[in-house]
Amino acid sequence: QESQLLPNGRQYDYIVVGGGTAGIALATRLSQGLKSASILLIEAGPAALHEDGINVPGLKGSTLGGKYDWSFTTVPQTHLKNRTIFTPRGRVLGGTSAINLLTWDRAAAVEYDNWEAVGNPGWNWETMTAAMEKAETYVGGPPGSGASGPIEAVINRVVPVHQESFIPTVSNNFPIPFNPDSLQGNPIGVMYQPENIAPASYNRSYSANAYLPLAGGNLAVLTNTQVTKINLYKPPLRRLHRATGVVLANGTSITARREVILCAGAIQSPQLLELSGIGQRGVLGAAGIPQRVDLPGVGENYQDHLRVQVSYQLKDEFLAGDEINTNATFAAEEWAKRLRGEPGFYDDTGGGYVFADWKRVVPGGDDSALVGLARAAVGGSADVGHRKKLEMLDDARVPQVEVIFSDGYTGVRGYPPVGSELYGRGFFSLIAGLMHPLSRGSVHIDPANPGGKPVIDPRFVDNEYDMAGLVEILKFCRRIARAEPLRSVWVAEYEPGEGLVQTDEDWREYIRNTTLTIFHPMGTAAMLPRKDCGVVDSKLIVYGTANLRVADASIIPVEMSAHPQTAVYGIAERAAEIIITAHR
Ligand SMILES: Cc1cc2nc3c(=O)[nH]c(=O)nc-3n(C[C@H](O)[C@H](O)[C@H](O)COP(=O)(O)OP(=O)(O)OC[C@H]3O[C@@H](n4cnc5c(N)ncnc54)[C@H](O)[C@@H]3O)c2cc1C
Repeated sequence: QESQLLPNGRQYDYIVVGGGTAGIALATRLSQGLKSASILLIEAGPAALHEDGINVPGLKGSTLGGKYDWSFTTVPQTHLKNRTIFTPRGRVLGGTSAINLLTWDRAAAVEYDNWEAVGNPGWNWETMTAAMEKAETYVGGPPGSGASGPIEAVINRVVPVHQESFIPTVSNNFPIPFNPDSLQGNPIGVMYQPENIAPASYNRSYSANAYLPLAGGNLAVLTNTQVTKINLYKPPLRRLHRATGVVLANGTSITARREVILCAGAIQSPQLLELSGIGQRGVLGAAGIPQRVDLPGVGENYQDHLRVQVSYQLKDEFLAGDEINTNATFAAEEWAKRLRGEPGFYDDTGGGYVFADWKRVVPGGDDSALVGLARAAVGGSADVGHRKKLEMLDDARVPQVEVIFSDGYTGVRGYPPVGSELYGRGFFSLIAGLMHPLSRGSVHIDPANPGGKPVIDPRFVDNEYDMAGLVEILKFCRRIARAEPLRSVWVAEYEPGEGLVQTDEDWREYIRNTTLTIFHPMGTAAMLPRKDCGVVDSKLIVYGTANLRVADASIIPVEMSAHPQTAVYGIAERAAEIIITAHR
């Protein structure tokens, strides 16, 4: 595989921009399926296949904000006290699959069927589950799991003792069943989820180390190389633009004989479209970019899962993952275990999950107030995404809430500082997400610096449904923590602190001060009809072009109640099938 610069005008049949989650999977499948075609994959970041921070499951999160991260932030969020919210994205071969937190799950079947219902023939649970399973080998998974895909997934072999109380606490005290088979279209329940870890090495299994080795010699890979623009050409008397290639940051043009496929992710695929003159007139005009295709949906429809959390100080007899960061002797012993191939805290990734609809979360099961707030917020909207979200509120199969049992401290207040009384103590956190928030925002090029960091404005919590939903979620988390047997593992609520937050208004203030994202932006080059602000059609072709496609998290039309990577791999697998079929 190459990583040196190419001469100007070098030609390939297909150019895939972005060697991340989808880009590597797609380029690998194209190289396998189109043996006579030449394919170039271009990634802005370096290869880092031997990086412990990427490979070692227990070090997940350690690469955030570092050299493998684009480290974007949002603009100040009006409804969150003008806080800017950290928005990491992988800048490395493997993209965000190299830095994510390893959850391997799926949403409810109906959520994929919705993609077809909003105008995309052939995109539904049946086709997406087949594509997602093509990506996966779920070692020890229930019957029907993917058995021969490149990405290996497994339920984590390390479960800290205090975490064993999580599943019985939820299933015994709430109307939420234990569901060990949550990847088959019915995720409601409490369970361990698999994680994308290769059981033999106990390393992260991700696009760069699982797909790429399967590629043929017809795939060339350029790393440390940023694409700044797609070259477009409109033949005289033709309606559609043709993508003829890409321009690199050093000015080199590379030619694509057949297609250019954008896999630069939900933040940067729309950026590249805008840099190439595809998007809203106002956005392009402000940046001085001539418009080639008028496509108002580019960069709009930004959707993300809202995240809140509570943390508890463990009784001294329980050992938490925090110990690795505070006790060098313990860390060295655990590292030695890893080197010997033995299970230990460097494998620990948490892994307890609840997925539930509102009726299972709200005391007494009456969700009418929340549903009423949602209707009041967007009930009159003709927008297809909002309509689907309202429909899903009435569907008991669709999760509206996720709670993750996270071993160790993962809050906003910060781990107790060195020298303080609580330094060295262990914690657990309940991280919770609102699965279908109604807030939606945008990502656009910065008119002052179009090729630099984009302007991300998710408009988090801009409506009363999202706010009231987060209050319910936080109260639910506290009720879980106070129920047995979980109540018996902790001594005090560390964050927010029982004395500090008691009323709904206290919770609202806490939400304004601490809400984050679960890092799942999607929808910014949505696969929707053009009249509904779509950017790509159901063959993933950008409207107004003949041969420019987008295949990554940007195309997901309606936010789903799952961590997105399985869907993103599924999108790449389906994109490969579509392109290979079109080629023949
Ligand atoms: C911290 C974090 C934790 C997460 N945890 C989970 C989880 O546990 N489970 C889960 O399912 N999902 C998780 N996600 C989300 C999931 O990982 C992403 O949705 C998914 O990986 C996105 O894939 P993608 O192909 O759309 O984009 P990416 O994987 O981000 O790929 C885009 C690639 O394009 C490259 N690129 C961008 N612009 C250019 C350019 N101009 N030229 C060349 N290259 C370019 C980037 O460097 C990157 O490699 C998490 C995300 C984050 C940030």
